[in-house]
Amino acid sequence: MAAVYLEILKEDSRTKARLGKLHTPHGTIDTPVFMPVGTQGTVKTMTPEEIKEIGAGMILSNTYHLFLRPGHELVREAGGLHRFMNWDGAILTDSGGFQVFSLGDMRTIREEGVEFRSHIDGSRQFLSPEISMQVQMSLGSDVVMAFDECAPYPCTHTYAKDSLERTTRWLKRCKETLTTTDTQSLFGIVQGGMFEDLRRQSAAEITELDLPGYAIGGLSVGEPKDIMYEVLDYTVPLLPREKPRYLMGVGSPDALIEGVMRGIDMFDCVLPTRIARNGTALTRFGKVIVRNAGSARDFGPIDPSCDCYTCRNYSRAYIRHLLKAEEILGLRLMSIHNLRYLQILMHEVREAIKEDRLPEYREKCFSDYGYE
Ligand SMILES: CNc1nc2c(CCc3ccc(C(F)(F)F)cc3)c3[nH]c(N)nc(=O)c3cc2[nH]1
Ligand SMILES: [Zn+2]
Repeated sequence: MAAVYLEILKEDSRTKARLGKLHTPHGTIDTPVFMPVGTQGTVKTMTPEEIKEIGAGMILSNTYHLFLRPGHELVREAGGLHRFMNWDGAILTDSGGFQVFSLGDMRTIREEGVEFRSHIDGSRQFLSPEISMQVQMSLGSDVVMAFDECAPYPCTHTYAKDSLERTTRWLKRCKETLTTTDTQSLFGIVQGGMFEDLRRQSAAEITELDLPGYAIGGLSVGEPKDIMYEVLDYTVPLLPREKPRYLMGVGSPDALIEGVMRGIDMFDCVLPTRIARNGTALTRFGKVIVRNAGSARDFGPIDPSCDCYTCRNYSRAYIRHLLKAEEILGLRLMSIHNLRYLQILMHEVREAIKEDRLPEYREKCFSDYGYE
């Protein structure tokens, strides 16, 4: 059995949702799962104990950032990323391709790999499938993402086709670089832009390598949500039923539910922690901009139905005061709440699948939250 594998407990009768368990060398995680993002080896402002307390069993980190700083050799000397950051749960690392495009400057893609300037010190850097695999093995992550190119949105059919074909060639190089054991943690990434024929081509080429899991990349890159859902409608069924499916970079509460209904098992998004730090809280009745004047004399919790440390002990008024005063505790309390909120949401989604009432749960969520 692969190092990482999905155990499907139930398939929903009316949607493509699955209830499952993702088995990894660092624990078993209930799916569908939302994974907090820990870009530089930390989920910003949170200790590992707090990440565990909000219910997360798997976090994300990044080849691009750790390669540039502190360097993957240093992390390897420290005993790997789990030891370095004192996290004994599961870690999925992205391959660096996406970050080069969204963060790096002056980048040049070649068949060999990608040249770019570090966003930290402007130095010339180079990432390739081989280097990305070396870095991820040094980090010791439980799920290794293939080195891919996330095609920009919008882009031409020709660009998307050339790009996905290179991504397939890069995936083969990733697989060849990894030892047989480490290949059991390698997830391929399906590309193809917003073009059905190209998504079909990419899915066929990527799944041919018979990997332990597959991600759908190239989405949540600025396209309208209904286009993303349409791409999922025809791409997810092309992936093997028994393997975990990871939708990269998604997402907001509504997109999580829509993704689950289309058969996605794993999600990540920087949004909840990022908006937390700028004073916006997620609640079941919609977003609350805690830093706004409206919360100045609101002595109740962010969300009365939330069981997190923040909602049990602090008022919106106090948190607003901290944010206005630029007190670090404000950032921490907001992050704890937003991450706990998404863990509660995913728990409720899993319960709804278990009890065959996911479509009804979606309706209630959408009306409470005020989605269109
Ligand atoms: C926000 N939208 C989006 N994010 C996307 C991501 C990044 C996901 C990620 C992983 C790790 C971290 C870390 F900070 F925790 F490390 C942060 C973000 C993609 N990543 C790859 N490889 N291919 C894609 O095609 C792709 C498409 C993506 N759309
Ligand atoms: Zn809360």
